[in-house]
Amino acid sequence: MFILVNLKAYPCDPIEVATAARDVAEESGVRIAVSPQAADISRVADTGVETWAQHVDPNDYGSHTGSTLAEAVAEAGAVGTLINHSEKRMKLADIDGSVQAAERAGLETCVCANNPAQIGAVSALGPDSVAVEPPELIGGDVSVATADPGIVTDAVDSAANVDEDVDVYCGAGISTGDDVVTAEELGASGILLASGVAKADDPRAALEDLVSGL
Ligand SMILES: O=C[C@H](O)COP(=O)(O)O
Repeated sequence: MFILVNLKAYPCDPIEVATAARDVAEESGVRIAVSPQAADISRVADTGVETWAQHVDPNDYGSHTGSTLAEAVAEAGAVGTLINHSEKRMKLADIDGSVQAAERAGLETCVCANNPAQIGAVSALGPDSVAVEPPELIGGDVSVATADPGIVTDAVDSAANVDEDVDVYCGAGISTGDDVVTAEELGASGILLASGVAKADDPRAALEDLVSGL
């Protein structure tokens, strides 16, 4: 299982989370990555943790003020990027452009989607992975894997029907090791989570719990 920790714009200490994630990954052997604010990518990557961007724009180099250039986040130390989060929604054509921009820059890609139908659509764009996240469960304390297990299994089927090489992750409300194990049993090969770590009093303990059943 891959555990991808999205720090969103939470007021946590990205270096505290990054060092904890690096250590827990080394101790457990579980792949864990941290996705900080773009401005924090460089110093998070310097900790040695696998670092992802939260977003890249579809554009190439050029006159694109305010854009997040895929090459720039890769140069800063990111090795992957989220695309089309529920909190950063994009048009399908722009998702396609961002996947291509990320691939051009050598970034691994995870395209988020709200439901299995959207998972099928974005899987056709050729990302490395997709993540299904029901928006109404994001930031809550009920895991998608227990609240709506069918959405995870349907997302796995939907992606496989389009491209069997696309990994399927799930997210929303995941905060415990039991949630991770349940998601794995439903066919997910990774977890996308945020508040369970970014808002935890002890991020290291939260991460240790997340990998405890793997
Ligand atoms: O990117 C992460 C997801 O939106 C899940 O967030 P959450 O773990 O706070 O529910």
